[in-house]
Amino acid sequence: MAKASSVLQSTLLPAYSPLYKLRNQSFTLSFPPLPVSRCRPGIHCSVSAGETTRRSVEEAPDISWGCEIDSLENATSLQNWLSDSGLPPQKMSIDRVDIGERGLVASQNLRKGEKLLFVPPSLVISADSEWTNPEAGEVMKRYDVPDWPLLATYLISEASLQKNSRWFNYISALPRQPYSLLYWTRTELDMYLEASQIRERAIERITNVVGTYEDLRSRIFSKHPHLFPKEVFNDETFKWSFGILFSRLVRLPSMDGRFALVPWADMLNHNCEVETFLDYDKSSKGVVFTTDRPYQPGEQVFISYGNKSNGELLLSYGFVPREGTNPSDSVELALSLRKTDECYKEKLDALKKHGLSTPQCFPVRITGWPMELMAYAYLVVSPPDMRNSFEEMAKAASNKTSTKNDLKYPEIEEEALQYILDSCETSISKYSRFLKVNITKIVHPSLYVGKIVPHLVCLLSFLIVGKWINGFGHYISKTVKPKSVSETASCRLVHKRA
Ligand SMILES: C[S@@+](CC[C@H](N)C(=O)[O-])C[C@H]1O[C@@H](n2cnc3c(N)ncnc32)[C@H](O)[C@@H]1O
Repeated sequence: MAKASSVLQSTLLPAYSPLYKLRNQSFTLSFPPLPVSRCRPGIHCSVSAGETTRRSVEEAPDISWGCEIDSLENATSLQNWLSDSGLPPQKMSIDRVDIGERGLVASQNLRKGEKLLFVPPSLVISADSEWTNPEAGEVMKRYDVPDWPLLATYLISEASLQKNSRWFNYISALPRQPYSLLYWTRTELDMYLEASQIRERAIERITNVVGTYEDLRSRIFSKHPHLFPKEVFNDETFKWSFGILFSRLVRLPSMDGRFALVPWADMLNHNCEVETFLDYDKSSKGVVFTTDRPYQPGEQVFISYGNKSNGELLLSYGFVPREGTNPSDSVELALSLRKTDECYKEKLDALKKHGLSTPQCFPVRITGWPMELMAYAYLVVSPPDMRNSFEEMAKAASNKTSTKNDLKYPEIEEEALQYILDSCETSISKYSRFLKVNITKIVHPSLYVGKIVPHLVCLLSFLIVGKWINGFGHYISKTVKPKSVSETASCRLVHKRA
């Protein structure tokens, strides 16, 4: 297995870009987000508000495969089928767990550095897997459909064939509704992700999934309706299959970077402190991971889905780690030149020269911020008599200088820190609804008015941003996810009863 640092790519979040060109077709799947009012009738636009959501619930057939994730339904059959199909005896079993609802738990003592799993390639689903309906597979290959949409279609095709598919036991144990932002309505996204950059990315992702389905439908499915009937291949089933891919697909560096669904391995949940990743092990000819700590019988075993921020985890996996447990948590903080600055033009020119602009986003982690951000802040607050340093500051802000760690302007340091603090507050103030109470507690003026000691400002900024990310994440995972899912479920129930 490759070293952890070199297999970050194998984590459970492959970059899905729907802007693909089918080699023989030369078309792109770039769909700008549709505002609610422009959603065309007849096309289910998942990002639209209440009415559309209701329509989709009424029109879309329920997914008739998979299981409820909070039960162990179908897990035993999955385990039995996997052992009958060549999975060697395991030192873990599927169980109910505190983190992730269902997961793999050690059934005996596990040492640090032990290789586990050994899922053979015959039990791995990839773009090369055989289709139970070979005719459908041939059509998809003829159109040269890229891996992600191909796998999404494959999954639906196999799922719809129920017991006739060799993957029946695997698919039966998949969640009927994966936790995913794909299932959030536009209203929920607007309300709960009001000021988060994740909102835009979620809308873009939902739009791309809808667009990908629409494209496959118009170019392939509509021409072969006997192979891809609308009752089976529709926006609802694609939402499901993309939800499964986003939350379970892995990239295996030692298998030429192949994307794969790895039954059994995909029952492992994520822990931000764990540093071990899935990969193909050439010597044992199976997908493995190496424990980075010992486990006792009954303990849940984790892998890492990558060093991702809470927002990224929410976007792909529909969960947010417990408050304060993710050292990789970060947000993008936007900094801007002041329009009233008499040196605005000079500063902008200096920024442009180094490929930067205004506003410019920088990542802020709960553990600190990059020197580039500080350099940008220096530039913003520097007075006209420091114009000789503009160039140096802009260069340092662009990460193009080797001396940026020594960049220090003591005479404007306090002002720069205050500016960063103000920018944090501006960002936070966009969360008008949920965090007011917390924010007021943290940035209460009496804490810093009068004496602005730089390190206090610094600390406050970290606190604010940390609280912002974590407080929000906690809110989302505790409130939104269950609510969102149960609301959809109850909508369906009401519909069924009606
Ligand atoms: C690869 S699957 C892991 C197995 C999954 N728990 C199951 O029962 O099918 C990824 C999904 O597990 C859940 N999950 C994984 N790690 C988690 C964590 N640290 N906290 C909460 N949920 C987690 C999320 O629902 C995520 O979409």
